[in-house]
Amino acid sequence: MDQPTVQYPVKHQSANADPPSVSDRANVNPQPGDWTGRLIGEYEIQKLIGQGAYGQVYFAVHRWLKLPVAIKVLQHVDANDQQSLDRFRREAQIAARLRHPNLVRCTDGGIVGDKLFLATDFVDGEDLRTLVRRRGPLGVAEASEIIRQTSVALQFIVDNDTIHRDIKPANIMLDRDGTVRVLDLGLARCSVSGETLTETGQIMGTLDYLAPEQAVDARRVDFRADLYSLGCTFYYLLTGQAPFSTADNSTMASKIHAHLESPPPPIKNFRCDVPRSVIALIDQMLEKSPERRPDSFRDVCRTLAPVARPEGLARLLTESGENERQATTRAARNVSRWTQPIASAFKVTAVTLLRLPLVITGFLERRPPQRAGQTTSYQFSFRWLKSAMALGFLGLAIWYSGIEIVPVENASSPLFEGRTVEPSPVKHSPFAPSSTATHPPPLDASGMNRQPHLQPPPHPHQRHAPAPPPRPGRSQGMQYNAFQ
Ligand SMILES: Nc1ncnc2c1ncn2[C@@H]1O[C@H](COP(=O)(O)OP(=O)(O)OP(=O)(O)O)[C@@H](O)[C@H]1O
Repeated sequence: MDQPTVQYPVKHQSANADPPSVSDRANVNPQPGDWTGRLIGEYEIQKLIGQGAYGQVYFAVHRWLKLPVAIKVLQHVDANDQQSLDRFRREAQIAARLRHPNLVRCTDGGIVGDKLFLATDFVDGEDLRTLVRRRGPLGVAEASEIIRQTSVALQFIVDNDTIHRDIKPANIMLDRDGTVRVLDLGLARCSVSGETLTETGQIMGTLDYLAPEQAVDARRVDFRADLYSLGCTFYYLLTGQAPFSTADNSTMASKIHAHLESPPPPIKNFRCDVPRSVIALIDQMLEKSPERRPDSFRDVCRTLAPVARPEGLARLLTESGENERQATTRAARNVSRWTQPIASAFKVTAVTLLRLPLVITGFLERRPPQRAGQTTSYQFSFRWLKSAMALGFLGLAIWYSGIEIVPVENASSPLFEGRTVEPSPVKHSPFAPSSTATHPPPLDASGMNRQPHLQPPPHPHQRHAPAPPPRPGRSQGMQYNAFQ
């Protein structure tokens, strides 16, 4: 492991695995020292997919096993410095030991030239920073589910006497299954006390999510610092910005001061569809004093259980906010194409019908005057006719507006200027075929576990239908069971 790895150009005749598909959109600019096309250990480096404070992240493929991995080359950790090396080893060992479906597993590590590298499972998906930048703020149900799943992972970390210390949107990924995966476990401690965090620009991203006590002394924090960072992340998912990322907090000092002293701008300033329980939870997670934050990540899960909905998560990756908006506008336009002529015909008919009684009434009024108080049968019946036609016109107008206005109104909700339209929640029918992939089983009251999938009552025509297969990858080993 300590021997420098021999590097030579890689031929790309093989192992062109499908990913990175979603990550392609990140469009990361290659930096000097780009490893693309070279070999690190047994890994063929194919594409730069991320650039963080610690270094560069590449999509790579193990050249014998053809397994896709993410390789992170730690630019700022010197492999010749024994202290850094020891710390790196310790932290990599922790990251490799902890296995959980909501954590990105570290599978390998070593030295390349004078740099250290780590290999982790490649997550075919998108990190939350990229997701929100692309789509805009998320729906409450989806954001809550993301935070709930992250809390399950963080509770697992706590139960294993570890702290993450760098929870932020860029370190949480959503994969194509709708599973949330936490990145960079162990790296935070590796670098928080190191010189990398003093570099301006790089620290800013992290500072947005840094707990006040962590800003004061990073070595004396416990899991409640992660709770605070997760609160900031939740805030970001719902509003599109970190709590203290306004222009007045543009310097490091002002940002740290804001974390220490200022209340975050209320979420109500951004949107008014967030339930009070969620706002109260975020406020509690963002408490300045660790003692006033929730007691555990379990508490976060419990509070979010009634709000969190996993159904729409995977869709967040495939339906970009922009496309969704365009699709909605297109849908509105398509509806218009068909309904426009019909609507115009309705309008003409309605106007004619409305005017007709007036014309007839006018005609009747020109007839010989009646004695005072006397109503002709003509006038009486035409008054009724007029009311009936007005009502009919009103009905037509409502029907017409129901067809045409609804999609357009969704496309440009005044609530979120420039944000995306949330797909309406999936409606469950008790007789719908049970598919765990699209309808994950409901959460138990703790919000930590999914209940065993409840079978819906058999449909009269499906009485002997076979049971659905178990969801793949969900029961791999004892230690996962408590967190599924
Ligand atoms: N295992 C992985 N699978 C897929 N993409 C990954 C993986 N690890 C990292 N990435 C991508 O690379 C990006 C950069 O990751 P990285 O954690 O190095 O940087 P960062 O989080 O932006 O900054 P920092 O290094 O300060 O934490 C991530 O946000 C993610 O998009």
